[in-house]
Amino acid sequence: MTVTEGAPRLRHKVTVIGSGNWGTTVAKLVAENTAGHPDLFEEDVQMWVYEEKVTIAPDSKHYDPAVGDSPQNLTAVINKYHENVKYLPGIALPRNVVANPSLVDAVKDSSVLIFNLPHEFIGNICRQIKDHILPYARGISCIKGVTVSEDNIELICEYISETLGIYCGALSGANIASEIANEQWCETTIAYNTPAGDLHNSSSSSNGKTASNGDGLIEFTDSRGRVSKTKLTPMPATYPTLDHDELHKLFARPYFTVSMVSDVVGVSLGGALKNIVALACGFVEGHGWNMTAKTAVMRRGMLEMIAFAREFYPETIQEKTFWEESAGWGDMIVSCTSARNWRYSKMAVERGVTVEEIEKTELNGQKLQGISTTREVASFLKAKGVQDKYPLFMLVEGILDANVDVEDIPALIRK
Ligand SMILES: NC(=O)c1ccc[n+]([C@@H]2O[C@H](COP(=O)([O-])OP(=O)(O)OC[C@H]3O[C@@H](n4cnc5c(N)ncnc54)[C@H](O)[C@@H]3O)[C@@H](O)[C@H]2O)c1
Ligand SMILES: O=P(O)(O)OC[C@H](O)CO
Repeated sequence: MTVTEGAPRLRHKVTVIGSGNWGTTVAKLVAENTAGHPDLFEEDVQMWVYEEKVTIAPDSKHYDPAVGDSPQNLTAVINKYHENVKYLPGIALPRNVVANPSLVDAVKDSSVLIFNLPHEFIGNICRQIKDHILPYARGISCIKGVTVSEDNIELICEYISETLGIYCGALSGANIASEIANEQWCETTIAYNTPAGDLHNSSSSSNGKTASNGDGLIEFTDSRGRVSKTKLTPMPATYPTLDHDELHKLFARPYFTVSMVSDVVGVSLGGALKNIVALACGFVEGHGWNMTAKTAVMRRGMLEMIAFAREFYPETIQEKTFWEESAGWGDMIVSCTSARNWRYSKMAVERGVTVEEIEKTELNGQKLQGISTTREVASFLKAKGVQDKYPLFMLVEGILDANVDVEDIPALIRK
């Protein structure tokens, strides 16, 4: 076979960083697709696992009398039985999902990095991989959260981009991991603005907002509409172009409908802020109020999300994302009626304990992103002196800190 000069000779290697409930589900669906697109992707998908010990119960089909109840490494168990027995039990994983306890080894030579772990851990992860990734790797963040330092707020994909010097898009939607793992149909949204230097067969990017600055690196417009301080190494032409079509092939499944957009802010903020609203819905339902109260909370929550996006990302927010995409209203509805933040904040009020206590005792290692997101957003709003404009977000912080009673929500919101 003659290889045409400049034609792709390599395929994208994909790593999923994280292996919780959603991390493992995304590794499963992506691995199904890498196997189906050998022209674009290497078949094996690395899944980095935060190593921990697990014990297999005697009534499990994976119980091995020779091992008994001795604790085993989760990674070894996943690779032996092709199942994440702790975070996604009962779901068969494709054999091309390779669990790897070494973060540095898992990201080595990967051109596509899928970040999928609770947002609290992203700083530590980025520090560890910074000097070990390909300079032209590209990221997709499936993480729902934000990072706040004093009066500065960053979307997780912004943080990843700045810390690692790579471009990073975002995936978010009305997505309950266990349902998708069972291949029940749902939708999601991916926001990605392909850097111009990555488009080998085209002279402009999908958003026309990147340019070479003469030193081989490319500038790009960040989520706030500014020329980013981060300069990107372009993806070499030896790889297949990584644009909307290829990302769609990597993530879409017959049971997972993917909409590709360019609004990174709308997709990221929708996924992060709705978790605050989901806690509020759990609180009012735990208190004994029903769908009408929850609807009031959701409506006000959506208005505060839009106000937040307008106030802090005025240049780039495309509000239609909140109304038209799964990452907006869709995610709000599912999060306030059947997801973990809603379910366990309701349980906390019913039992008269804190949500943190419920997270420790009931979630078997899974995390409620709403707790830290509420605290981070509230501290950011106070630092900016605009907390009065966001009464619902602030009330949720008050309830988490036991300074506010759920009973008082209507009066405090009116005030
Ligand atoms: N589960 C869902 O249905 C769902 C759906 C959509 C989006 N999300 C989002 O996906 C992201 C990941 O959530 P998840 O559901 O996969 O996680 P999870 O809550 O199920 O699991 C927690 C994970 O954190 C890991 N962990 C614990 N300590 C750690 C440490 N010190 N450093 C690194 N990792 C550590 C655990 O090993 C585990 O993999 C979150 O932002 C969440 O909001 C979740
Ligand atoms: O289970 P939660 O509350 O973390 O929410 C899961 C997803 O974000 C719902 O779309």
